[in-house]
Amino acid sequence: MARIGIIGSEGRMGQALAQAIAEAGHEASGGVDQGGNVANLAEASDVLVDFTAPVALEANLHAAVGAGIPILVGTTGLEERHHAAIDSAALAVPVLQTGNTSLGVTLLAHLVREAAGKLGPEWDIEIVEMHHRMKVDAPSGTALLLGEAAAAAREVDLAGHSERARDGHTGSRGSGAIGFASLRGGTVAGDHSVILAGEHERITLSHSAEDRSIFARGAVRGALWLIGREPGRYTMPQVLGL
Ligand SMILES: NC(=O)C1=CN([C@@H]2O[C@H](COP(=O)(O)OP(=O)(O)OC[C@H]3O[C@@H](n4cnc5c(N)ncnc54)[C@H](OP(=O)(O)O)[C@@H]3O)[C@@H](O)[C@H]2O)C=CC1
Ligand SMILES: O=C(O)C1=N[C@H](C(=O)O)C[C@H](O)C1
Repeated sequence: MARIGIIGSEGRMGQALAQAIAEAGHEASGGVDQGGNVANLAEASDVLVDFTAPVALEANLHAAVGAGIPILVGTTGLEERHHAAIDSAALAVPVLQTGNTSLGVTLLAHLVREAAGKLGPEWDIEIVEMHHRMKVDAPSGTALLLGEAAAAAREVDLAGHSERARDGHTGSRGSGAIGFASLRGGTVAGDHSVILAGEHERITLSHSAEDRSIFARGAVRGALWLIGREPGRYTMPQVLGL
């Protein structure tokens, strides 16, 4: 039985995770929220799972490295400096960072990569996401993950090929751009569509999360997979063998 420490335990994902840990027959070694002692939690855990906010990342990575245990980072809204901190922590402990822990989205990213690679840059790519009214970051981590999959297939840098906001007289679409649109409302757990628009035809690849338990189950699977691994940065496709 593994001891899984929950960072962000009172949040929507923290609560879903506690339930998934119990359902999988493992133990939640405890939980912290803002102001809690994550170093103590790490000492009592075999692995940490972080569903909080970017501002918490540094302390969470530090706690994992201090205790010599793996950490799964599910928090989204990360910037370059956060990824640099993850790379640095991954020299010391196993780290899995992903914008989406679900099986379905991990497979969707694989399909997007295939489609974007086969169709070529004359097909325009637009990524549309919808989430509940409480979500604070946009585009979603999943939308960015899907954008990265498309950019990788095209062998381009996503940051240099993104169109993330359109308003007013925008001019025509940039050639080879990957566009993002974010909708917010209600209690939507997470909907993502990747539209590949060509001349007189269109392909749409979609995933709908009906409940956040899918993220929680994926996070438990990822966290268990990390225990006993060598230090390094790991991905959900590796966990799921895709
Ligand atoms: N990768 C994935 O598959 C998924 C990722 N997410 C991401 O997970 C994150 C959390 O989502 P969600 O649970 O809906 O958000 P909530 O706002 O419901 O929960 C966030 C939790 O984090 C805690 N928290 C905030 N700051 C800190 C801190 N500095 N140290 C410790 N705890 C802190 C909050 O505690 P307090 O109330 O005390 O501030 C709260 O309990 C988001 O970034 C979201 O996008 C969500 C679903 C799936
Ligand atoms: O905040 C959420 O709720 C979610 N966040 C993740 C994201 O930003 O993609 C994953 C999921 O879509 C739910």
